[in-house]
This record gives sequence, structure tokens and C-alpha cells, in this order.
Amino acid sequence: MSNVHPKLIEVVINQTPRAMAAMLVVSFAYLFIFIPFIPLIFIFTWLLFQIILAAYRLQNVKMFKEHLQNKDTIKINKTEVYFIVLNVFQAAMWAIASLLVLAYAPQPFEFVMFLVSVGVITAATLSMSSLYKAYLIFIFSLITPQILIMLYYGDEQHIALVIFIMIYIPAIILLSKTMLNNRISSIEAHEALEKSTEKFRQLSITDALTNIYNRRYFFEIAKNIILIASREQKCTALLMIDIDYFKRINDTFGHQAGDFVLIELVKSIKGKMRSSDLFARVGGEEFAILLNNTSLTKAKVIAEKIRSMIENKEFIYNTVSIKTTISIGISEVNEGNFLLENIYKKADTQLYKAKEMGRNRVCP
Ligand SMILES: Nc1nc2c(ncn2[C@@H]2O[C@H](COP(=O)(O)OP(=O)(O)OP(=O)(O)O)[C@@H](O)[C@H]2O)c(=O)[nH]1
Repeated sequence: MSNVHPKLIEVVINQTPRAMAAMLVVSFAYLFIFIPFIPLIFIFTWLLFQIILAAYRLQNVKMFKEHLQNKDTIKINKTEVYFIVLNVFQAAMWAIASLLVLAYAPQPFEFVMFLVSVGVITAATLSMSSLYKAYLIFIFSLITPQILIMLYYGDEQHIALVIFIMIYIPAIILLSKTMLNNRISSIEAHEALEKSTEKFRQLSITDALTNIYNRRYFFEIAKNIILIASREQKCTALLMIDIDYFKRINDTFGHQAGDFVLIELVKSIKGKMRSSDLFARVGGEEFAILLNNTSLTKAKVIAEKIRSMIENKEFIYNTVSIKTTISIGISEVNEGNFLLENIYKKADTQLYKAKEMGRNRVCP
């Protein structure tokens, strides 16, 4: 990414249109104040350039938006350089405005231009200090001609203003730096909060042992999937899987070996699933798989593949080989059966049947 945080660029994107509107208001005020003194051709050409510059700066903001969206670092950096160039031009326009006043308007109108520059710098502190480099270049390009003009007059009042600006500029830079640091801290705090919220969300929907979804999340999401499937008239099937005689594994090899079998079994089944399927641990050694876009016939084939894979698998725990089997009950979503509770109950009944029929089998 660019050296500047995208959120800081977003601040500039939001502020620039307002800053341009204010800049044009001040430009028109300049026109009305100095029209009696400055030749029309100069003052209107100057105003025209200000309007063109404002249009370019709005276009610059659009480019920032586009490149931020595409996360195109190189183009963001280029747009930042373009932003700085446009700001230097903007500062130059105010320098030209001051020179026109110097050349055509009587004293003490140069003070008006001085105040305008101080006003523009103050506004820029609010609108563009997020792009700090650009901001510093802008304020120095804007204030240097003013200092030179004040020094050119050289009397007490003008020198007093130079002294004022020598105090004001460091103060406003300090203020802008504080504002920038506060913005960065609040962006970082916001990001940290988003990360921990996401982490908590993940924890709240995931089973800690097997890392697949938990029962609560399964019921939450399965309802929506079934609703969409029934609306789109797509078939969906539910597999209920239970490990056979799992208690024996715990009793024979220990609880940790049981945990190991659960983890490895989940990994193996996961390898056979599509990303659109919903796989969850719904009980101690009980799992549910909602197969999206799958008919009962297809679900039977998938269930049989999973069953035989587990039957043939050796779970090697600390050099000890553990063998196990699973029983699977199936039910499908159809016109008369699209309530999750009913579908779940049906699959559970079929699972119970599979157990009764001797286990290690699929019961549709
Ligand atoms: N290691 C381990 N065991 C668990 C976990 N959750 C549940 N169990 C055990 O799973 C076993 C389930 O036993 P039962 O409900 O009797 O079922 P089973 O022995 O699998 O027999 P059938 O289901 O009838 O084939 C119990 O001993 C539970 O303690 C877990 O997270 N880790």
C-alpha cells in the first residue's frame, strides 16, 4: 500500500469538495473586493484559472477514490504526487493574486491578502493535514510569497505581521501534527476493535476442538440456506453423522485419543466436501452436513463415500492405530419438508435406524 493509510486518504477525499467550494467563495470575494483596482483581463483570467484548478482537484479526488477501491498502490502514490502539484499551483494562484494587489491596489490592501492566506492555511489544516507532506508543501508555498511581500514593504506594521506568522506557522503545524496523530490513533483503535470483533465472532460460531462450525451457527445458517433453496426450488440434503461406539475409544485409548480421532475425522470429511456445504459439530461425536444443491440420490452416494473412507481409515495416535466407523442418517428438503426442525428430526431418526440396523451404514 501507499505510505499513507487509506483511511487518511479517505479523509482528504471527503474534505476536498468542501475545501474547493470554500476556495471558490474566497476567490469570488477577491474578485468583488479588487475589481475596482485590477485590470479586468487579469482578474477574470485569474478567476478562470481558479475554477479550472478546482475542477482538476475534484478530478484528483475521483482518481484517489478509484485507486483506493482497486487497492492500486502505484497509482495511489502517483495521485498523491498529482495532489501535491495541484496544491502548489493553488498556492501559486494566491501568490499571483497578492502580486496583482501589490501592483494595482493601494495600501493597506496587501493586509487583506495576508489575512486571506492565513485563512486558507487554517482551512487547509482542517481539510488536508491527513496528507501531511502535501499539507506542509502547500502552507510553505502559500506563506513564503506573503512573507516576502511583507519584507518588501519593510516598515513596522509589515514586520510585525512577519513576526506574527513566524509564531503562527509553527503553532498551526504543531496543531496539525496533533490532529494527524489523533486521527491515526483513532483509525488504529477502530481497526483493532474490528479485528477483535471478528475474532470473537469466529470464536462464537466455531467449535474449539475441530475448528468447524458449532451447533448454534449451524441452525442459524441452515435455516437461511433451506429457505433460499426452497424458494429457488433447488434440492438440499442433510446428513447426520455419528461415530460408532465412540465411548469405547475414550475408554480404551483415553480422552485425548478420542479428541484426536474427532479432529482427524473432521479433517478427512472436510476433504470430501464442497465449499458451499455447511459442516458442523452438533454434539459430542455427532456432526451435520447440509449439502447444497444436492438430491437425495446424490446425497446417498456422498454419504456412502464418507462412510467407507472412515471405515478404511487408520487413526494413528502416538503410534497406536485406532479404527472406527460411522453411521449416517439422511433427509432431504422437498416441497412438503422445508422446515429445518423437521428435516433435522428426520435425519436424526434415520441415523437412529442406522445404529439399530448394526451401525457402519447409511440410512436414507
Ligand atoms: N474425547 C472426547 N469424547 C467426547 C467428546 N464429546 C463427547 N465425547 C464422548 O463421546 C461418547 C459418546 O458416547 P455414547 O453417546 O454412549 O455413544 P457411542 O459410544 O458413540 O455409541 P453409539 O453412538 O451408540 O454408537 C461419550 O463417552 C462422551 O464422553 C469430546 O469432545 N472428546
